[in-house]
Amino acid sequence: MLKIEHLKKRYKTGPWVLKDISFEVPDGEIVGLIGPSGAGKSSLIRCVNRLIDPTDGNIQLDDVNLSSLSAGKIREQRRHIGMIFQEYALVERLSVMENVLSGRLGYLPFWRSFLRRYPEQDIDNAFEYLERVGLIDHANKRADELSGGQRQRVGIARALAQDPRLLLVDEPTASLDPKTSRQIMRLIQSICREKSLSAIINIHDVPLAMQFVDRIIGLQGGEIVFDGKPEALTEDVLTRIYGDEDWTSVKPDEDDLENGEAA
Ligand SMILES: Nc1ncnc2c1ncn2[C@@H]1O[C@H](COP(=O)(O)OP(=O)(O)OP(=O)(O)O)[C@@H](O)[C@H]1O
Repeated sequence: MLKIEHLKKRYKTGPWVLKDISFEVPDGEIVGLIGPSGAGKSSLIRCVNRLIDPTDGNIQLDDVNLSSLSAGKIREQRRHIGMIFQEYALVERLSVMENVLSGRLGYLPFWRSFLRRYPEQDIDNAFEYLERVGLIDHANKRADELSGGQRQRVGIARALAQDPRLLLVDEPTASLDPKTSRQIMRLIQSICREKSLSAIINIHDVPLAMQFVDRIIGLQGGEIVFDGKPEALTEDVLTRIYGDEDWTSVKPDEDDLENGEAA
């Protein structure tokens, strides 16, 4: 369970970008974080994985208070948080397998991580994750030989290799076409279901979010202005969240609709 209480963030210069944010994410729940540009979505995610320091408030993941960790403890705790990125963040010249195994680096003693010598169990598990994301036949390919959708699958397998308690997902589909985007969201959703894993997904594409998440949190100006089921996201609510910004820019591609693809 992730519990965020009275989280506030202000960068060195400038106004409050997160103003008293509180919410809980039970195990297994997938939360879509939406809101206009500058609403504070990335700042919120970066506070949770402690890439930035919260100015005030508490962030509790199971029995660990993430907000008060010393620098030395941050690395140890961050390994429990799987990150999936918009641009995949793979090491392009390494193989698919090595990229997946890099999810284990936070668990290895220094000499093993330096030499990239992974225990056998880690390698067995990595094969299993590659199988799960449908890339077992690509294990030995270089990451830069893969398509965008395949790279994101490697990113998902790498996050799984961390054996995470929480997934933080930053714009996972922003670089992908609509059909591949749905496949990736469906994969993230089914993995979260299988593992009772909770996820917070920062996502611009509102229709896609509504299809695949359990709950939507709408941020605007650093505050939560909506927290509820996707089906409660009416036009009025979306206008409250987005103001003048367009939330309808992404529509299903016509080819898929013609082919009757079930999204
Ligand atoms: N390193 C920083 N230093 C100062 N201000 C920052 C920094 N990073 C973000 N901000 C400011 O914090 C506010 C929230 O930014 P944030 O990136 O969290 O929003 P966002 O909702 O993720 O936006 P987007 O959807 O465009 O990525 C913005 O006003 C932004 O300019």
